Amino acid sequence: MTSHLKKVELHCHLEGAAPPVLTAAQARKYGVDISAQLRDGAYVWHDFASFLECYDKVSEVYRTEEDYALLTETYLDELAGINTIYSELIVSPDHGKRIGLGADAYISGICEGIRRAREKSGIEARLIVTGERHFGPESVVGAAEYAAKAGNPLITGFNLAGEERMGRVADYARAFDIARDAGLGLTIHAGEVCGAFSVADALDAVRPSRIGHGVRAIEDLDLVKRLADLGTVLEICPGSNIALGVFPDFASHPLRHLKEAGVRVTISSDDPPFFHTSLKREYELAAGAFGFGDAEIDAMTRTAIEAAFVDNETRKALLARL
Ligand SMILES: Nc1ncnc2[nH]cnc12
Ligand SMILES: [Zn+2]
Repeated sequence: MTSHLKKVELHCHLEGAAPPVLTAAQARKYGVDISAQLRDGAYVWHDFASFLECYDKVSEVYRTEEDYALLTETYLDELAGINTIYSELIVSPDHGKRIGLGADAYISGICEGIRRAREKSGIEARLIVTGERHFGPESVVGAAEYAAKAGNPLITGFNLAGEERMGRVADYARAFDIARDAGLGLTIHAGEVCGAFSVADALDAVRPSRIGHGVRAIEDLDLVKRLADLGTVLEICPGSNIALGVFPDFASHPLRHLKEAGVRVTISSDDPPFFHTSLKREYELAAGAFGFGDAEIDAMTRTAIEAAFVDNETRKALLARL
C-alpha cells in the first residue's frame, strides 16, 4: 500500500489526463461524434500512431477557457486526493490554437484550474509547454517562443512530445536553445518509441536536465553510465510503457535496473486514462511489480522534487512537506 506516501508527478500530459466521462460530456456539449475514439468508457487506439491521433481528437472537445479550467482542476483534485503535493503538467498551446481558443486563453484557463485546486488542497503545480514533433519543427519553435515570451510564472519548462520517429532531435534543437535562453527547464521525450540512439541524440543536441521516458537507454549500457554520470533524471512511466508495448511486461521493464545502475529515476503516469493507469497505480506498481520499499519510493519522490522546475524557495518548501 502506498496511500500513506506523499507523491510528486513530473510527467503528465494535461489532455492525456482527461477522464473519459468528462470527454464524453464535452463531446455531447459540442455535438462532436467521438465514438471512434471513446467506446464503453475507454479510449480506443491500437498502437503509438493511433494513440497520438486519438489524443489529438480527444483534445478537440476541450474548447474554452472554462473547459480547460475544469479539466485542470479535476486532475489536480484527483492527485491531491492521493496525497500528491506537486504536479508538473505538460501543456500544448498548439492544441489551444488548433481549436481556435488561442494560446493565451488556453494557458489562462489552465492557470485558473491550478488556482482553484491549490485553494482547496494546497497542491502546487507548474506548466511545461511542449512542442509536438508531428506538428513539425516550425511549430515547435513557435511553442518555444511562446513559452519564452509568456512571462507567466507558472510556465517553468519546455518539452518535446509527439511522434518520436519523425525527424531527429537536432531538427528541433533551435526550439530548445530559445527555451534555454529564456531560463526554462528542459526535458524531452526520448527513448520511448525509438531506441538508445534517440536518448544519445537528446543528450548531445539538447543537454536536458531530464528526459521523458528514456527507458530504451537500457539497450546501450555505456549510455546508461553516461546518464548516471550526468545525473540526468528520467521521468519513467511504467504503465504507459507496458500499454504501448515498449516492453512486454513489468518483469522486463528496466526501472529497477536503471535505478541500480545509478540513474536518477522518478515515476509518473503520462496519459493515465489512455493507458488504464493513474499516479496512484504507478506508485502501487513501484511497490508491487517492482518491489521497492517505502524508503526507496520516497527517494524517487525526493529526486522528483530535486529535479522539479521550480524556484529554490518552492523546492525547499516541497522537500519540507515530504
Ligand atoms: N507517451 C507520449 N509520448 C509522446 N508524446 C506524447 N503525447 C502524449 N503522450 C505522449
Ligand atoms: Zn509523455
